[in-house]
Amino acid sequence: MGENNYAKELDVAVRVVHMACSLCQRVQEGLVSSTSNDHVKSKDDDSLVTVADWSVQATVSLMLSASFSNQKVSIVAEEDVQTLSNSDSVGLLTAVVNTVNECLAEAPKYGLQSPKEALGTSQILEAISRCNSTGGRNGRHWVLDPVDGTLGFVRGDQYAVALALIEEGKVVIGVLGCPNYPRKKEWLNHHQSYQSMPKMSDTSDTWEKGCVLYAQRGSGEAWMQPLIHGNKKHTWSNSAQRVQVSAIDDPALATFCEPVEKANTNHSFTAGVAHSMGLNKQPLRVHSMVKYAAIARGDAEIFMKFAQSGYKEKIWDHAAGVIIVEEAGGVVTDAGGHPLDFSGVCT
Ligand SMILES: Nc1ncnc2c1ncn2[C@@H]1O[C@H](COP(=O)(O)OS(=O)(=O)O)[C@@H](OP(=O)(O)O)[C@H]1O
Ligand SMILES: [Mg+2]
Ligand SMILES: [Mg+2]
Ligand SMILES: [Mg+2]
Repeated sequence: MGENNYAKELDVAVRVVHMACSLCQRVQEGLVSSTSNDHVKSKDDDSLVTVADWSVQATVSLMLSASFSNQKVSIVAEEDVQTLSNSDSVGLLTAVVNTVNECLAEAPKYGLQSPKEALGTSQILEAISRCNSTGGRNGRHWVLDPVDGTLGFVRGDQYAVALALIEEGKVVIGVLGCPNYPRKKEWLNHHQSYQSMPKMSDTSDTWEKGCVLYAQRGSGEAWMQPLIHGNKKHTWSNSAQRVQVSAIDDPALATFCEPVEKANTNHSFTAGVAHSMGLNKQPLRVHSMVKYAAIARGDAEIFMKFAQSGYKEKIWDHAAGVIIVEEAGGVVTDAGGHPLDFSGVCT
């Protein structure tokens, strides 16, 4: 990853996101094949949260604290422990504790250290709750969306793990894990379970799905690695390839991405914008920040999201994707054409 100011941060973040992707894959396989939905809960805003969201948040929090123990690690992340601490959530909490310990035990496979012994419930709850930083324009803050596109995740569809680092209000590194990103971009539009897709064989060096993208501010480069699939024989190796945005500049040949759910954007408005720009391909509707990955890889040309008025976008839903797209050669703005602002205080 070369000599730079954030070399260690980027290296650790990429490894941790690989671990998180493996965790998510295991939980998603369990969810999709299970008939009960004990491991999925609704939050106050009716959005979903699962064992994977809390487990990834705990794992990332623990691994960042262990890797940067000489610094005070500030993390802004989506989940809190409220639901998990309810008396009727004992089964859920046990599942989180087991999932986190199982994932931490795999750290050496990714070149990181496991804790000496399995962690207890209170340590894991503490790791989740200390990700309650409010960010802001001063200092260094990690920004985490443990599972972005939780709806896609529970549907067996696309989701992402998104980790970024903000320094003095600017995103300086971004890492995006996309465990179900298919080898063929056409499969992004395939609405069946990605669990039923062909898997990479142990000996093959071609891969069918799953990647981690990453970039560092100012490098002018964005990179993609295949996921390290769950086999003991595989060890960490840097097999990154560079990604760049599409070279297509003819609107008639361009594809735009947007959220799947009507509640998260305005599909008729984007259809109008697309028409007025001369776009005539069907939109690519995909859950999560995988849309940013699709743009960075050049699999689609445009991403539009217009949330309902009153909805406040969260920095963790964009930080990692924005820097990866920008370093891959793309441009990201708000509806007014201004760069997104990551320096606000999260309330
Ligand atoms: N009302 C509303 N409007 C806009 N955005 C919202 C809204 N509600 C939620 N969210 C956030 O959207 C994140 C998912 O965005 P997606 O683009 O993946 O949406 S979709 O699933 O494809 O419809 C989703 O991220 P996760 O919670 O991490 O899944 C939310 O943070
Ligand atoms: Mg999100
Ligand atoms: Mg999320
Ligand atoms: Mg959520």
